[in-house]
Amino acid sequence: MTAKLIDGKAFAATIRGRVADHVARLKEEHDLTPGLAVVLVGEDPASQVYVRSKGKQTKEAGMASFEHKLPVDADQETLLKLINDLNNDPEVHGILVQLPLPSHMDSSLVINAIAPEKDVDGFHVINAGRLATGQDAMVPCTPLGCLMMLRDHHGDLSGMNAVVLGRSNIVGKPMAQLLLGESCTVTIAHSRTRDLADVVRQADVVVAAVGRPEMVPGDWIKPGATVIDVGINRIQDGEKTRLVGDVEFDSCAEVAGAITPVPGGVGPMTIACLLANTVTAACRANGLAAPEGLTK
Ligand SMILES: NC(=O)C1=CN([C@@H]2O[C@H](COP(=O)(O)OP(=O)(O)OC[C@H]3O[C@@H](n4cnc5c(N)ncnc54)[C@H](OP(=O)(O)O)[C@@H]3O)[C@@H](O)[C@H]2O)C=CC1
Ligand SMILES: Nc1nc(=O)c2c([nH]1)NC[C@@H]1CN(c3ccc(C(=O)N[C@@H](CCC(=O)O)C(=O)O)cc3)C=[N+]21
Repeated sequence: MTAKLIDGKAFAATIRGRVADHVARLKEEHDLTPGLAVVLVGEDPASQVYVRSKGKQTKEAGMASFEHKLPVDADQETLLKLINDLNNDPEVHGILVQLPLPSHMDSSLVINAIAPEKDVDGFHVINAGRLATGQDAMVPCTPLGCLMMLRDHHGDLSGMNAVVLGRSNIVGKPMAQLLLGESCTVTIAHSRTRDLADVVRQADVVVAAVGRPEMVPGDWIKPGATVIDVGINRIQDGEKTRLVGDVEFDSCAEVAGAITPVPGGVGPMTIACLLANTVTAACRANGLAAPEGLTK
């Protein structure tokens, strides 16, 4: 392997440390404990793992964690009522509704019921619009984590060619907005993109968020490019299963200048950014300055 490994797990630990320091200061100086409410509908095993991990890391950072579980057949009104209660609860500064929701629910209606200032996922249409127009927004955690790693590795990103693979509202689109905000020349590729390999070969920075195991081979990567792998795909490996990203790690690491692993890359950064966004929301709710270095 020739590429530098970007260690998201270690970076995330330093961010959580900064979050914990800031939380301690908020308690001491303002008697304020940031609180995060996570809502899980149904019993999807992967979602349960993430929700547990979010709750644990929230508490480890000294914040209050509130978990709400609804049965898979809960009606949407019940969920909307819960969100309304959380919107009005002064101890709750951040609200996350775990996605995907069961198919009988309308995700965008549910997400847009969250008070925008408590929308620590940054999925509310107000936050998406604020990000797109360059105003202070809650920035989606996964793209924010990717940006932090890119900035840490490169410093200034301006003028670089960035290719984002995937155009979802939760990863691809906000990632492209952030890179545009850094003055990259941004291309968003998706399932209808023609000559995808040639598009990716132009990129100094590739962010892969397609949800297809090991889709990007090394010969699509420009030598020296930085590869950020957002994909989390569980595949069968003999008797066991294992996690792989959207890029073929070994072949890409032979060509890239730097690459994130899966696991241990974007995933841990996502949760660290969720904690950071919760602190930011708590500060803003109390008229305090948001912590330096933890927001965009
Ligand atoms: N690490 C983390 O914290 C997180 C990881 N993830 C992971 O990131 C991945 C993407 O997630 P998400 O954005 O929610 O996924 P979506 O399924 O919502 O979007 C996938 C995107 O990839 C595009 N796509 C699919 N197939 C191809 C293809 N063959 N060629 C080019 N583009 C393609 C789709 O194009 P089209 O729009 O044309 O259909 C779509 O825009 C998943 O593996 C997910 O598990 C997601 C969130 C957080
Ligand atoms: N409202 C909402 N917000 C989200 O941010 C959200 C969501 N819904 N639904 C699901 C996706 C996925 N996601 C991940 C977070 C952390 C890891 C993570 O920490 N992964 C570890 C491995 C974990 C494991 O071993 O399974 C790693 O990559 O090292 C992965 C995926 C957040 N998501």
